[in-house]
Amino acid sequence: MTASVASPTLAETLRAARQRLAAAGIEDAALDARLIIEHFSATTRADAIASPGRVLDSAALQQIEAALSRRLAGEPVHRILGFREFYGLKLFLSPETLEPRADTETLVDMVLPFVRKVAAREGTCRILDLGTGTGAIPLALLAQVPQAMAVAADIAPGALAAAGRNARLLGLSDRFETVESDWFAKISGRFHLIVSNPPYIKSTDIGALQREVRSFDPMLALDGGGDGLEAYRLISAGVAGHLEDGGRVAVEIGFDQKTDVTDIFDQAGFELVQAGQDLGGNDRVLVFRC
Ligand SMILES: C[S@@+](CC[C@H](N)C(=O)[O-])C[C@H]1O[C@@H](n2cnc3c(N)ncnc32)[C@H](O)[C@@H]1O
Repeated sequence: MTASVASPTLAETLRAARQRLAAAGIEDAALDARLIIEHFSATTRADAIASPGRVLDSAALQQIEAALSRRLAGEPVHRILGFREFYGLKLFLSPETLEPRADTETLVDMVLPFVRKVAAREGTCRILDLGTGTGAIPLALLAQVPQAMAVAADIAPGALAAAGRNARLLGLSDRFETVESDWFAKISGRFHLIVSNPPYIKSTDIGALQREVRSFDPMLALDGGGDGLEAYRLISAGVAGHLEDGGRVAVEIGFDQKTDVTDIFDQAGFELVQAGQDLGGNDRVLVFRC
């Protein structure tokens, strides 16, 4: 007679997953294991504490196993889940979107007071985001400032589809428009605020990026050309024709690009008014005015 094998409990599944990911050298093994198991077993952190003996059904276990295999093969955890949190918003990803980074929340923090001030004064604040990806930056701003509206541009149609879907799911689509555009090529009108987190990695540095970035974030979102600064030249050249008087331009930059990007905007007639650092203390955001 064969003994029946008991299904593993939530606590056992968490422990085994954490051990497998850690043994494979995955840096955030405990967090990734928890995110995968909570998502595919529809449990919460509170369940793991209050009901560690809860038995997981076989469908959930199969999905967890498939997700762990993908993680062990190097796929980032949020690509496997299909979404990521940004500024408190749940944003769905697609193969054509960058996974939004916590560093980019610095840009939102820095421009939010300006957006609030313009919205209070004018009754609205028109925002243009160049290279919107998931729509992370403008959706975070619209969620905070109910009078603001945004045009979100990207050259990648799949990114725009994801951004539009995120706007709908967040109930923000009536103030959010997507435009397929090579930077300013298809943009009309003037904006109080123009933001961009463009691709800024030097082409020759792409091969040295972490495998999780290099293989899973789209190349269009990463490759900033020979010196990493190509997008800033193109964006700075087009800004003047689309900025309201007294408007601001805010860009995310690579940690060592503050001087170069400031010079590029300076040559286009813009003055640096604010520089911000990310959570790691690196120069990350520059804000300019005309
Ligand atoms: C670094 S990602 C930023 C995505 C998003 N804004 C964020 O912060 O998570 C850069 C984005 O620029 C877009 N992009 C690249 N080249 C472009 C171009 N010529 N015109 C418009 N968008 C472009 C990419 O498709 C990508 O979505």
